Amino acid sequence: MSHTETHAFQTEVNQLLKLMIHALYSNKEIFLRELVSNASDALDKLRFEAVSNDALNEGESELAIQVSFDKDARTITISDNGIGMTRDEVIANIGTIANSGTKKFLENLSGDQAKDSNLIGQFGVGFYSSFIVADEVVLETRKAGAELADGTRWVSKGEGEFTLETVEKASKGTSITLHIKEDMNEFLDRFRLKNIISTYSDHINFPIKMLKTEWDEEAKVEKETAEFEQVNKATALWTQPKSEISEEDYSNFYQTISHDFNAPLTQIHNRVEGTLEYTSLLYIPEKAPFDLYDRDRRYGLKLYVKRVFIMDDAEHLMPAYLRFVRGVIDSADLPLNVSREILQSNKVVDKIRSASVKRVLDELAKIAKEDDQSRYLGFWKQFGNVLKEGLVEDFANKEKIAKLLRFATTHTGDAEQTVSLQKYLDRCKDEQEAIYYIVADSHAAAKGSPHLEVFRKKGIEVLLLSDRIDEWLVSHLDEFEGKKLKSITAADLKELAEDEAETLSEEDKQAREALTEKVKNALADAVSDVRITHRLTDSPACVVTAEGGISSHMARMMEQMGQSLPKQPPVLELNPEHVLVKKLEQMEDADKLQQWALFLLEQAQLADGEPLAEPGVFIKRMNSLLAEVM
Ligand SMILES: Nc1ncnc2c1ncn2[C@@H]1O[C@H](COP(=O)(O)OP(=O)(O)OP(=O)(O)O)[C@@H](O)[C@H]1O
Repeated sequence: MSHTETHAFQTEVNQLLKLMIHALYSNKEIFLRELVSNASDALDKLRFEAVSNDALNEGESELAIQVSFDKDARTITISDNGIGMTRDEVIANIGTIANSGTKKFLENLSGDQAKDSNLIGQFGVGFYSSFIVADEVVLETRKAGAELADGTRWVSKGEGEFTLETVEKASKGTSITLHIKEDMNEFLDRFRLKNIISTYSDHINFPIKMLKTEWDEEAKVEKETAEFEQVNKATALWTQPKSEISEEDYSNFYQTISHDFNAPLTQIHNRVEGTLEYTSLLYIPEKAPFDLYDRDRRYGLKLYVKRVFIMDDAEHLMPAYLRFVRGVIDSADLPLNVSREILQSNKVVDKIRSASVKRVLDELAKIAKEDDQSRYLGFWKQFGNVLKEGLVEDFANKEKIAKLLRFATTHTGDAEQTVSLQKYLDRCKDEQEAIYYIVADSHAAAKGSPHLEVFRKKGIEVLLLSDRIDEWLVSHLDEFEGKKLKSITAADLKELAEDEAETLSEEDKQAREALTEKVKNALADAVSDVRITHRLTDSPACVVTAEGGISSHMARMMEQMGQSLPKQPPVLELNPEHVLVKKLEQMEDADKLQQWALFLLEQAQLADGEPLAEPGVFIKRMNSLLAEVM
């Protein structure tokens, strides 16, 4: 007996639908690409599972997609004889947003349609695109191998709820009927539908069929017959010779497999013959998906063996730091029953993977060399932080990745990351000892750091690092082209001081020693040392990391991640040319000296981005010192 159950959409789904309909209005025809792509996936899955269980074919030998329409009933139907879904799968896949990343994405929506429409570009389109053209969608499905009576009908107007009913369905697979909106008449047209199919889905791996038409002499019109004909080429795109594939074909195929509605930045298509035989078609997207940093996000390539689909998201084919790469690997050397476990320790896969990584990195290097930097910088903006992970993760390709890095520096002055390490070396003096950098919590903090003063004065460029991953990045990048990377907040920067030390009189040297000794005594445990600085020109003092110690920025990051480290007092460096420090030199009163020394330490810590342990005490101290001099 069949009964109808009504379910409410999750609120997020409603939100998503509204947004999608608005954002994709000018691109409405992609609904067909998305539904055909889902149908093709379902056929792929069936073909794969039927390899070990022929009964799933239910006696049908051809796997195909049918697209038909009924002008009078105002419907378009897309059906496949693929894997189908059980009732539970329908509930889980359609009308629910299970993925936590998606939920987070939706929580971030502002409610401002124009603004949110841009965001939707980061979001996979998929089944919901049906509601751009339809005011009601009926999905009927039956899992391959299940009883005929175990079909499921899902119906929704895309407004808050859907109904579910158990129905009998003779053929396995899924059929989706769209009740077309009044203003979408253009799609109730054979020519239009056929056109969309050949534009977007020509190279789907399966035949797409439509009813044949015949000229009716009497009525003087083309009339549909009862016979189906194939309307796409159905040749897997990657198997075609490059010379026969247009940019548009590549782009449409990318959009089909990625559900991205932006075109890709580029593609890399190779056929490899010899000891190993495989084809790879890799895409670098132009825009990052919303869940690029989501740990649960699936990544990897689609794996085929001799054109039979094996699995999606074969993560072993791409390292995590290239998780944005999409595409297909079709191997002739793997068995059809290859599993994820086997992939993890398979020599063929390892070779394909390392060759694919190399191809992606080489392609990026090629784009990075273009005269017009906009393509590469666009890529860097979207994926740079992910690529940086590679420096930590992929030792073998460290040098290649280092060349692809881009940084903000004191040379350009803005926050845009545009400077390569090579460029830095090209314009630095040969005798410069190191590639200098500073890591801070934000670009503004890095740029405003007093540590930069001497570098500015000497005209030495400094990399300004402020992305979360940067501290790790520099801890894994000791040198580039033979030059060491060095933090400007590290304890020893003696190379910058030499010239000055030589010109100092004996008397001055002694006075400075006395000063540091005095301040060190006053500050006691609050510092691990007090020194005369080489780095400041305008500020009175700064804090630096004690030799061999963890930088204060790193310590703060570890703390945020719940790992607190034993507190290491900083080294305080004093600028002897600064008026406040000069006054300190002459100060006799021990108590007053201590107050001023603490005050200098606290402001140096603030400038370093270190939150003060007791801001109230700092303010009180400052006010009482101000009151004295006013
Ligand atoms: N024709 C179909 N046959 C079988 N299952 C289907 C079919 N269409 C959709 N599905 C199931 O519903 C799920 C959700 O489909 P939907 O198009 O919303 O997202 P998707 O295909 O996973 O892609 P993306 O999230 O990248 O847009 C699919 O993953 C699949 O499991």
